[in-house]
Amino acid sequence: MWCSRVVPRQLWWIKQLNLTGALTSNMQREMSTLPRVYITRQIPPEGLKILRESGQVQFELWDSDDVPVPRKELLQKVKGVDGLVCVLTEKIDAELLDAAGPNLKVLSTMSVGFDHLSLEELKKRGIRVGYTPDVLTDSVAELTVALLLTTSRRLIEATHEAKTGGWGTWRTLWLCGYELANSTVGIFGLGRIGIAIAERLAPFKVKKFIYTDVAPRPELASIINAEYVSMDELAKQSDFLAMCCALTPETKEICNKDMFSKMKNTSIFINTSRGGVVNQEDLYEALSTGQIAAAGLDVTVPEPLPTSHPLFTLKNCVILPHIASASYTTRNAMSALAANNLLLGLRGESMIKELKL
Ligand SMILES: O=C(O)C(=O)CO
Repeated sequence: MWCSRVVPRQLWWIKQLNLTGALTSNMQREMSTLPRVYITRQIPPEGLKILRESGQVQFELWDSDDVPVPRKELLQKVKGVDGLVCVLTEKIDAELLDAAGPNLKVLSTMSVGFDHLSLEELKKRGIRVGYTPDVLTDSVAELTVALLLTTSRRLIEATHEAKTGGWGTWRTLWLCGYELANSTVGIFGLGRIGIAIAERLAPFKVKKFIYTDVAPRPELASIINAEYVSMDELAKQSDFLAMCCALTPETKEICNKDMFSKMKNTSIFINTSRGGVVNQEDLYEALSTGQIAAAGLDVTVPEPLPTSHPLFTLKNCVILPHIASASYTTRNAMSALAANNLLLGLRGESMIKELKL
């Protein structure tokens, strides 16, 4: 299994047919010197094609996209590898890096988020880390806008009513929601994705964009004419509040009772970043007591969120199964970028997108 995926196609067939034993053993010798890579998921075809055609690595992968590789298997498979490609479901921590051992030089995650990686442990071991920002910005921004409109205009409730007989006569206030025109949109964490969301929302006649971050980001903010405010002001002023920050110790559960209590009863909360930035008990309370109007979540803790979770009982909470970057184009681009980062890293060259550790 370690070799077949790196053999050029015509040779691969010869190997399969076993036409010449000499060739097979030569090839095997050649391949045994190639860096070994483990891939924790059946990643989209673009990335696999790049790796296969590079002739630069021999790789093995967990050949499923439906279930993550079991931890025990992963700890076995990473033993002695030179490179590792992972997705966001794998915890890359001291235990895993110890299991991999000193050969591991490059980790390439097919994600923009890196909260599943223990950066300190990676740094300590001198392991370089590639990730996949930028290529998913459009897809995530599109989905965020879709989720925002779905939540604010109550589309899930509306289709349910239409399908199940709740649609009586046209009623004056039935299924009313909140519109973007003349609204204030708040962005928590102004980066590429926050800007892309604002650019898409601006044509809906948003009155004002505000943002908060660890510090003002005037260059970025000028693109969307956004005003820097404190977190308190963001909570108080936003009609729509979009979470666009990374999950870090500083942002963990930053959306909590205190924040929700400052928001307007008519506000909509949208999270397409990481579930961990929200205290879900506090969110449940804010939604069920009418402290805020509604929430749209693409991310939760845990994932998947158990179907018995109280948030699923609320009509004013729309929950998606972490699909913000799920377009064919984007997922293939992420896969290709992860593959290229890995190959560059293994060659000792600059990666296209490398995390500064
Ligand atoms: O890339 C990531 O971090 C994701 O969450 C995928 O949407």
